[in-house]
Amino acid sequence: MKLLVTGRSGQVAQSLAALAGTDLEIVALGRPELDITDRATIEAALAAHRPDLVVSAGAYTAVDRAESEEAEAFAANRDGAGHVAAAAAALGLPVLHLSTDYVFAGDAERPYREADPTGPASVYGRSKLAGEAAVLGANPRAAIFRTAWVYSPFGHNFLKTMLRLCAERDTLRVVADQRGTPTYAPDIAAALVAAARTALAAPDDPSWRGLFHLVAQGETTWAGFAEEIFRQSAARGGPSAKVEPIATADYPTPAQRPANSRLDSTKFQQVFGHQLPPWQTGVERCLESLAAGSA
Ligand SMILES: NC(=O)C1=CN([C@@H]2O[C@H](COP(=O)(O)OP(=O)(O)OC[C@H]3O[C@@H](n4cnc5c(N)ncnc54)[C@H](O)[C@@H]3O)[C@@H](O)[C@H]2O)C=CC1
Repeated sequence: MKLLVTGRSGQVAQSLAALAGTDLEIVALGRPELDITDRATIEAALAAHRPDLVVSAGAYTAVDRAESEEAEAFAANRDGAGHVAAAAAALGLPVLHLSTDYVFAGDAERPYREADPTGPASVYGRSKLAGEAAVLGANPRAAIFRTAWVYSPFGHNFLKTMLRLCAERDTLRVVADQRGTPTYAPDIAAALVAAARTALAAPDDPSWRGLFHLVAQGETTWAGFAEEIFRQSAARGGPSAKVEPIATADYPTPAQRPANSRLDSTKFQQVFGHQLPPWQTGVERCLESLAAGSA
């Protein structure tokens, strides 16, 4: 199976690349060779590499900066996502596209299900929601995976930020009134490979298409996530800090975040027969990977 992945240096793309093996070829491409805002570069890449399926993981992910760069966010997250899906469709290829919990308002009392009403409160969330529609409209063989709170040994993310800051301060103030599930990018990558195998085994079966939620098991807050990082880091003899829980209101950011970012992944498990591990397992594996210097 050969997968072409957009957004080469991203967390999910690098995690997919790390899974490459004898029966799994991964071609991860990024700018300038493949720019999702430039359809011709996508068509050229597909013609050159002839994949079986496209994973659309490239995106504008600077959530706060998007508030002042709306055009750029929509160019990548709506139009770029649509270009990737359409270019794949022109060759009859399925596309697996990544989306986000930020498509929801975050005021529900339970984890969100796929059919729940959306209501993004940020430019990033609106651009990603528009991207979902663009993908589904452009390619009849499309599945969209909404995930959340992604971290990995690669790139910038909350876990790496916590480890960096704890070297500078004894106590870190962390938001404790947003709930969600930290999701380890290599676990997303493994789930995407399982989904790709299902899609390619029965490309015309409608059950694998459409919207899916895909997060690790369990839930916590950002403060709870930080505490777990430091607990596990200290247990390994690594750096740690004390966490002071604060309210979102005490940490103003340009973009509004959902208070409830919890996603219900039951449908993914039912359709693809694959479940992500508990979120704490990902923390363990990420710390291990960082200690091994594999990032
Ligand atoms: N990081 C997170 O916490 C979450 C991410 N997601 C979604 O998951 C997907 C993957 O996320 P990550 O791997 O964490 O993102 P990332 O920010 O690590 O990677 C995105 C990649 O896309 C690339 N990119 C941006 N514009 C591009 C363009 N015009 N052409 C080609 N590549 C371009 C960037 O250079 C970057 O390498 C994205 O769709 C994101 O919206 C969803 C929920 C949470």
